[in-house]
Amino acid sequence: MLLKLIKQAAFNSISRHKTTVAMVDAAKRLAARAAVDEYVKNGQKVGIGSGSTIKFAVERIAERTKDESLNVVCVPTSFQARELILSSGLVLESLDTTPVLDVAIDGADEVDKDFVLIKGGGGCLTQEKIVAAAAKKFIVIADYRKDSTLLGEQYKKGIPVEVIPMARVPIKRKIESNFGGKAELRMAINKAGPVVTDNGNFILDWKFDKVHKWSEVHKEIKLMPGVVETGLFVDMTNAVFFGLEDGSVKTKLVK
Ligand SMILES: O=C[C@H](O)[C@H](O)[C@H](O)COP(=O)(O)O
Repeated sequence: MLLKLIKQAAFNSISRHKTTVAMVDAAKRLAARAAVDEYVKNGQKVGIGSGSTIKFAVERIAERTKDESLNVVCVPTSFQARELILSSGLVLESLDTTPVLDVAIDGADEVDKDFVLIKGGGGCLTQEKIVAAAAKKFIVIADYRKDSTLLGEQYKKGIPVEVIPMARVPIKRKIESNFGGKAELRMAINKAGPVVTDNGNFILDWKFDKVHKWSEVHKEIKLMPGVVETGLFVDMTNAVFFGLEDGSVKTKLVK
């Protein structure tokens, strides 16, 4: 009897998890499709972000390429994005050939009420920021779990900071002594040692313990020798599309 109850509880918990994953994926897909339909136009140069949500945007661009003969070129923000562009049959370019983009679309780990983003949960923050800065419009796509009033409300993994490997200890100490919290070296899964970014660097995940003035914190951290980039995206976003649990999309436009 006890064994039966335990098995039932385990089964219920697995099905709940599967339902949540399906709902979150549905929300990501909705947001991605709405953003592509509104912002990607024929003949454009498009920056392609990284992560799990962007897959749905690329899927929609590929669909429109077939259905409407949409003709766009894509610039990736990571190895993952590059592979995604190629495997979807889209045209791959780089910032060398295409330094000015019409639009860049990307996911986010969290978005606050002032459109400050945390990015880099997948370690791609530096190339993502370079591509976003090269775009005339930067559009964010996310599911309902990313919509926060303040950073840290829902995303608990901290702010990623990409650092040159030999500088990681001094930078960690400076971040912790200047701003509090803990800056932890991101460790790899299925590989011994730290995560190594597409640029050959390490990531410190700074778990902050209070809300800061993010533009100031970003500037100060960025000035520390050995810091390549922070995952704080301040004053970069033009619009955010959130896919909601009820199947609708909430769009927030920056005025
Ligand atoms: O480094 C990763 C990127 O910043 C992603 O855009 C971010 O982590 C959001 O990823 P996802 O779409 O998987 O939630």
